Amino acid sequence: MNTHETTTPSPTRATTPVGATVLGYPRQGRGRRLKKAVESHWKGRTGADELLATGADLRRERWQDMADAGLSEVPVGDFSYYDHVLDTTLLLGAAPARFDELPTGGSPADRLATVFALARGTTDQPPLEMTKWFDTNYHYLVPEIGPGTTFTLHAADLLAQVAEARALGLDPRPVVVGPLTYLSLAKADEPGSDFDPLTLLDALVPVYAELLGALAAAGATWVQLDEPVLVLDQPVEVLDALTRTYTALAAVPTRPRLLVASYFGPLGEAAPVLAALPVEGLAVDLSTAPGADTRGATLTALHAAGPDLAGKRLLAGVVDGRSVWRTDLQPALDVLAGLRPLVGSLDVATSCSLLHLPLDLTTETSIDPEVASWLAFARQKLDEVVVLATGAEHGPEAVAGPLAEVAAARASRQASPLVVRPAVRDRVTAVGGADTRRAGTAEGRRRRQQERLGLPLLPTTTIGSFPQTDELRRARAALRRGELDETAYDTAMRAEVDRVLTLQTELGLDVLVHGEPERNDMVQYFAEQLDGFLTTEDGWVQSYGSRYVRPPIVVGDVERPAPMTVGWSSWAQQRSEQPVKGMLTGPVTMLAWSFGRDDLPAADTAAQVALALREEVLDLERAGIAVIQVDEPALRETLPLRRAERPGYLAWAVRAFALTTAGVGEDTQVHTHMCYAEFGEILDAIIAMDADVISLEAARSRMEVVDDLVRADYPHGVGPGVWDIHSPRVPTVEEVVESLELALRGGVPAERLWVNPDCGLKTRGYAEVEPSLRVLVEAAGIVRRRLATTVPAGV
Ligand SMILES: CN1c2c(nc(N)[nH]c2=O)NC[C@@H]1CNc1ccc(C(=O)N[C@@H](CCC(=O)N[C@@H](CCC(=O)N[C@@H](CCC(=O)O)C(=O)O)C(=O)O)C(=O)O)cc1
Ligand SMILES: N[C@@H](CCS)C(=O)O
Ligand SMILES: [Zn+2]
Repeated sequence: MNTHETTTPSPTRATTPVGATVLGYPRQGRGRRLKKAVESHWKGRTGADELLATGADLRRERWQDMADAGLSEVPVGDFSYYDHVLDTTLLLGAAPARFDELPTGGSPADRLATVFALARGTTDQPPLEMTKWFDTNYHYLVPEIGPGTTFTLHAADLLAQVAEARALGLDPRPVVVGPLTYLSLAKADEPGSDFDPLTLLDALVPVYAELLGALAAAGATWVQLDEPVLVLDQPVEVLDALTRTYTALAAVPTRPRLLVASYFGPLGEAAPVLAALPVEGLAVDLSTAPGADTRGATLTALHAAGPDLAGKRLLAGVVDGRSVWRTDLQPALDVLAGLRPLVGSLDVATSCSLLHLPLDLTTETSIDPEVASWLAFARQKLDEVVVLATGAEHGPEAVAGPLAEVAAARASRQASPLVVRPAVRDRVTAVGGADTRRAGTAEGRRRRQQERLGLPLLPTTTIGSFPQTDELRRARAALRRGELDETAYDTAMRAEVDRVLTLQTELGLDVLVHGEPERNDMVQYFAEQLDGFLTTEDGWVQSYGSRYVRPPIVVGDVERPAPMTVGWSSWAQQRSEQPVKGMLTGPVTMLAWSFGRDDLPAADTAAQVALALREEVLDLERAGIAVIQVDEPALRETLPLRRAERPGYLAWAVRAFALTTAGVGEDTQVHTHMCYAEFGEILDAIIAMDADVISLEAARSRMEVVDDLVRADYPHGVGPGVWDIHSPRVPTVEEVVESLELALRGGVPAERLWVNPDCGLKTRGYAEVEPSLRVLVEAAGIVRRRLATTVPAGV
């Protein structure tokens, strides 16, 4: 029983109002309308005004969803054409000086062009760096801040959206990234500088103060300042800075009421500081996780805050904004009943923005109705917060219907044969230490593999995918609609593999890939073939900019009914004299980019997926594939936000990778790939994964990762990305040569340096891919020739 249920009710209990709200909502609209409008604009097919009109329409539609569900106060400003952190950079007039010539004033169309220039780069300027948003699969554009950065308010677009919502009769609650979070997520504008953007906090606060005045004048009664950095481990100086900042903002004479929103985890040491801020409202994450008491710690802190909370508005995030599972209503009602006496007003809320969920379950036509009854997407979560608010305000009798429905759904799930597969559980239990230990030493394996593969110094390769052309996607869509049969589809994909192999041979690449044309997505493709995963037709979630994914849902225990990639890989290998890499998505990434179970710890699902993939790896090896890449881009991304939880996570994540790959012989070369920077903290884990070669993102962060690897004595091959594939820009030969020489000078031995892009090429077009790969091959040749004159032969 939850101890907080026993709290003595205060005299205000019966009258404390209970509302319902969400911290944010998906942007894309039904049928991913935003993506299509943005990409059409980029292709020059539609003008800015048309895109702006679509944006306005989409904002109306999302507010309408909220109004239909019974919400009257709506978030405003969480909509974005590309990324809300980028929008905040422009709101604060903090675009890097290298973009100074771009307009921040002018017309909305001018400002839209500025947004896209910063996001995608221009012919002379690279774009802002992109990185993951906390531990989600959403990516934001990193603010670049330096000692010379000045802040000025540019709130026209936000104010216009406030007016839009008011014109619809809604109560707008502007949502803005808070000053502490904004600067904490920024990086120094000079590479290598140790400037800490947070030192500019006091210079930034007056701009937020001005913004508050402008929002009040525009009729906003509340403003939500998002401070998710509060759920990270924070030193006392940062918590002091929080108090200083919000004390200053609270002193603004005419302003909306301030709601400080924390999310993505329990508050820990920030809880009493947040509760004591002189603001009118707080939002806290009260979601739960299997095998961890994430809710309890925050509840205890809220109860301990006592008088600090009295009179405040509390948004209690009992509806998990990142989980697709239907909320268990009764425990949530119990929590709400315990909180109600503590506060001035209570809102049932989502734990975070619903940006990370698919929009609407009702558009799914092929999910079994029984399974659908277990699930809730963003639109359904709106109903959940409203039901819970009714139950919290009027008692469980008032929501007897939904309570009974949820209880029935939970019972059906517990009894379903889809959920627990005893044979899978037995296989996981039988795993022993030897199953996760690779034979041989790093150096011994390198020699055996080199004898088998005969590669030149600085071998060139790519990360796996080649452009997913409209033609390929159209063919897959036609297959889905039944307009193309399996044989014709297969023939089209094989022709594409042939084209990609021929191109790579012509370009002179050393280790080839088949190009992944048959894959809709690197996670979904495998999820569609594994038992235990459920995939959606329309469950799109924004990953970055105009790119979306459909995260699969882990419904039950996972197993592999049949080989998944062996046919494609062995066919491609037969078509080439050169090694063609087998290409799999690793267990941690499969899990990180899916919606996990709420009834089994992630470590257990990871072990199940690893066993399924191990069978695939061994089948590939038996089919003669000499190089097998197991991508783990999400391994860094899912690192727990709190330091104390990291060792436990890294232990099961590394074990899952090792379980997947360690069964192969010494002369089979295992590659892994991670396309994010900031590896410092997980270097030991990367070493422990014991892959023979790792390719990493490095281009936008100017090869910083190389220093980390060298310092850690990384014993394996390394391919630091020398071409930033997130931008359409073609690198120059000089740049790539310089990057490679930087890696060599940094201490990567020449015989262990690989030449590759940052990530797969699926999002790029051939217009950029061909010249860029040509540049890579040419640059590798130049550096090889230079090495030949300085390195003794036979190394
Ligand atoms: C490496 N990354 C990935 C992440 N997460 C993943 N799950 N997968 C990843 O690859 N996280 C971190 C990064 C993020 N990067 C990307 C990069 C690219 C995309 C992307 O291109 N997404 C595509 C959708 C891909 C897909 O599922 N394609 C399907 C469906 C195609 C489609 O749109 N069909 C249309 C109809 C088309 C027609 O009729 O002609 C439709 O269904 O409406 C396929 O190829 O079959 C995107 O479009 O955004 C994402 C993350
Ligand atoms: N093999 C995948 C990895 C992306 S992270 C690709 O090339 O797209
Ligand atoms: Zn990648």
